[in-house]
Amino acid sequence: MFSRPLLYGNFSKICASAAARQPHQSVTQPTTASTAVANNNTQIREYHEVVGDILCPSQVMGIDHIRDPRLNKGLAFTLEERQVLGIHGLQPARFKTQEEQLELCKIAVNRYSESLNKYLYLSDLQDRNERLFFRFLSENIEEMMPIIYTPTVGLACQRFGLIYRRPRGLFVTINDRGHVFDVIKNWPEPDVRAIVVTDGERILGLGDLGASGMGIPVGKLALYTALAGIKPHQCLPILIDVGTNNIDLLEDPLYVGLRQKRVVGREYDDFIDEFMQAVVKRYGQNTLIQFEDFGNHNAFRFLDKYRNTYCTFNDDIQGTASVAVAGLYASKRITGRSFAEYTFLFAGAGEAAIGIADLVVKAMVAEGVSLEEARSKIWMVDIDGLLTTTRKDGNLEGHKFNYAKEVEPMKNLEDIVDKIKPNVLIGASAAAGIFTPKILQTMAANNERPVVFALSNPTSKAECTAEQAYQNTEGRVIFSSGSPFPPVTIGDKTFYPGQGNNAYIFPGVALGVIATGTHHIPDDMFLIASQELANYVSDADLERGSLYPPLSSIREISMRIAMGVTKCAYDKGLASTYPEPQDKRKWLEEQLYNFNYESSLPVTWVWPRMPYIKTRDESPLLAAIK
Ligand SMILES: O=C([O-])CC(=O)C(=O)O
Ligand SMILES: [Mg+2]
Repeated sequence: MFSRPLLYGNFSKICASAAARQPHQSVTQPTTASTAVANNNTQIREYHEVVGDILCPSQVMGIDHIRDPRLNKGLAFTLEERQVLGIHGLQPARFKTQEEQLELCKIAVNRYSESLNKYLYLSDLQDRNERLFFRFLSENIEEMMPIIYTPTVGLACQRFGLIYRRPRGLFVTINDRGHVFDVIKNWPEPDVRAIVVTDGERILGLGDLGASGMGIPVGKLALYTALAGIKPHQCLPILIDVGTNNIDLLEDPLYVGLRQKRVVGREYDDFIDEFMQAVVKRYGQNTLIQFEDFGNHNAFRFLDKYRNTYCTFNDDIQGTASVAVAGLYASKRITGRSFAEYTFLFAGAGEAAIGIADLVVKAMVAEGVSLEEARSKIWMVDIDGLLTTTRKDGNLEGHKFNYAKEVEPMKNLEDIVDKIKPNVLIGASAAAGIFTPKILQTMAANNERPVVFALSNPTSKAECTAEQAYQNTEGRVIFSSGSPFPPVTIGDKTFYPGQGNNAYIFPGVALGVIATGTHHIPDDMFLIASQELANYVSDADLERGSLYPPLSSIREISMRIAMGVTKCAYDKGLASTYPEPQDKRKWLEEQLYNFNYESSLPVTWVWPRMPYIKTRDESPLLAAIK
């Protein structure tokens, strides 16, 4: 596939203007650099930018170069670059290194006390200097992830109409039906390999936020780059706007989405079908489509419907499952039990709960337990109480039915915990505070080391806080949560609870999938991701009270997950990039985004000897100029 096309028609014109441009000697700062440009004037020269891995003659000169966030380097442009690009004088005289700019970012973001203001500062940074934004993010994950991602991104979605400034991502509305391909064609990047899409119906645990949900695909894809080094121009956030059933939003004068109730049923399904086909038509069959924060019912249906015909996964089902199972693997090192020796109770029977349960079952089966026995270990509670085969309100959907038990119906969670005596209690209910002190105390009474995960997001929806969990279990709990919590001190011991968030998983899985051109994503890849993550948990992490490694190691974890996924893709014959690389780490590393500035200076133009065909892996042209 051709990436950004070379503008052959304009080539001679650009050459002529390049030759005509005589970089002038700076009056303020004599440099050898500008002399070098003058000395090279005899060569046929061309001005290029390397945009992602794409080489193209630059037509972006002057102020437009500074205004393009992908090209802009702010005060880090050298004198030579300023002269050659025609931006000399458009900025103050000072030259800065990227490191100095990073220092400024830190000072600037810390001036704000409200997290939403920090979010806005970072969005502005992304809009004006993309490389600096991603380097800042990737080097300050622990502090910045809670801002551009959970929990602050939830607030940003709730205030979307208020804070909306510049477009980011693509909005496809139900009014575009029949023309979705044309809308996708408007996206300016020709080389998209990953899409995160939501219809905004279940944003985190905040419910239906309609078009305001765009913050989620934007935040998830920022992590694709910051945590896994996937190039930003290959990432496309999409919001599918079919209306909202959120009355407050429909009445909110600041709401920016379609002001109508959600389109459902056949019309909705056909629209999603059209969307999937349009993506493949524009970007190819291997384009990764990550479903995010769809309503429960649709999430499962679409996963079942598309998983074998598109390159797709559902992060809330499979990504969350993978991170939770990694935490469970790590917990076994403390409790000394196997999965089959655990009794699990899930509060919530939605995407996350079912996803985790299914993956735990897969893990148990891999350990030699029968499917029936594995499922018998897992109990689940939804809004109507324990999932039982005898429940009067009947009709349990297929996914829930697997975990229904032949017992009398029960409703109250405290009674259920009393009766079932779980070793592992997992909250994925979006019901804040339902793990009451009494429930936590019961868990502690029945278990030497109770395992409690409060996974609902954002923080305001967590089933209990870290502090409540430790305090009501005499500090014996093995705890993790979906959103970050500060450390907790009980007596003379301080606990640093880990964040069981799918951000540990999806960037690495996406990198492996994109690099290998995988057609479909089997559950095995998520189990591999769980194991890679769990293997990275050190004894010191467990000792600190964390089932997960520090967020600062997430880039290394993403690489390991990507290597595992890559191996799986070749082993299962799912990859489409051949030949299979022998040194998978090196091969993956060669494809990563460069967080450091690259030269904006012209490179000697070498007319390609081979046909100008760029493979997905490497541009021969780029290799030639590197
Ligand atoms: O976004 C997050 O923090 C995790 C997630 O997918 C969700 O809660 O829906
Ligand atoms: Mg989600």
